[in-house]
Amino acid sequence: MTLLLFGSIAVRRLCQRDTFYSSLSAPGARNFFFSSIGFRSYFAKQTLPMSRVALDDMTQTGAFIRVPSSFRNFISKDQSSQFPAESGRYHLYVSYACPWASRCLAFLRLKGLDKAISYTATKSVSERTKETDEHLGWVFPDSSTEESGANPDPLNGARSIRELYELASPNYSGRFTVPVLWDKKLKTIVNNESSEIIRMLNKEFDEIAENADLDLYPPHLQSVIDEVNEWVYDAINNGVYKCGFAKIQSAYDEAVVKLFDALDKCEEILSKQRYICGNVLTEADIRLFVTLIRFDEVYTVHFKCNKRLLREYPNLFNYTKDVYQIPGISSTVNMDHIKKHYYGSHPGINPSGVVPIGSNIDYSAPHDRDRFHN
Ligand SMILES: N[C@@H](CCC(=O)N[C@@H](CS)C(=O)NCC(=O)O)C(=O)O
Repeated sequence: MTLLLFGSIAVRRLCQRDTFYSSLSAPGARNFFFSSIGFRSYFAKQTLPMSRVALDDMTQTGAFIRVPSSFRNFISKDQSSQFPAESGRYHLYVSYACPWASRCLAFLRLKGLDKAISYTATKSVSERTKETDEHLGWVFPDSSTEESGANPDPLNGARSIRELYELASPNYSGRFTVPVLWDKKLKTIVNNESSEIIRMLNKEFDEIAENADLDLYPPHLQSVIDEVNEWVYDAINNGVYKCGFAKIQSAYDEAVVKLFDALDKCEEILSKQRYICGNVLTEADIRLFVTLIRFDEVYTVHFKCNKRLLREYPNLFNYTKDVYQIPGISSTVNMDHIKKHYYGSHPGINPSGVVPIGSNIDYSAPHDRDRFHN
């Protein structure tokens, strides 16, 4: 009896750990765990060196810390450089669910680089990337009909984003994140950091970009953009993750207060001007937009960012519609992938994987931002 009691407490403790839960992706796997064989295999999993999902990147204090990206090469307009800007040479691997990848897609569209740089989107929900370990990550479908918007890897026939990292660097031990900017010629990853990829797309391809004149990081606004990016990244883009992935109350409390203070600050700024750095669209707007568009549908519910809904902020809400309606942007927002991914790929937060019904906001509805003159 005592043994049984001890056993059940131990099992419950283990179940509270996200690293454990995230390894049990298929519903059947969770039941399997409760068999004795499953119990033994749980201990075997603990020797796996890599953490499995971003949710595992925790400090001792239960606060979420994002791990830096590792491929940091630059494509340059200088044709004698290692990675010169060329039409048809580079490929972008993305997930529509991912805000960081979506900002790269937005730049691709805004700059008119669709013909010069091809792209592929993965399936929305994380899956096992290998038979031999428990890693869960981005995978490609077997055919284009498996999930609308997702396509098989046309270049390397890879099954997962992980396979691309391993092709580029066989001893790679970091995270297998999207976006990935791939060089078809050298068969390697150029860069996997979205804040740098968007800078390359903004200027380095101007010889071939259809909208070469559009500069989303113009010299006269660079210091303002950098300053806005810094607090928007910390409190909003990454802030929602800090709320959602917090494992202790104080880490959540700190992140959620910072998040809503920053949203209040945006609301105030946007009551006086059309965009976040003035009356012209800049990189800072795209970076802010990718989080706002996911806010009411996902972050409010899934990441516990529910102090206020985005649609309760008149300026922020109309601003989100305004950016969404810029030609090209709506095609980078796939709400089906977004919802399926978040609610279905974080079993530590949403073990059932059930996707909530709302809020189905129509971002193509009229907005009031024309009241500001460009
Ligand atoms: N700093 C990176 C972050 C990219 C990132 O965290 N992507 C997430 C998806 S939203 C990812 O691929 N996560 C998979 C993992 O961590 O295993 C960037 O901005 O490009």
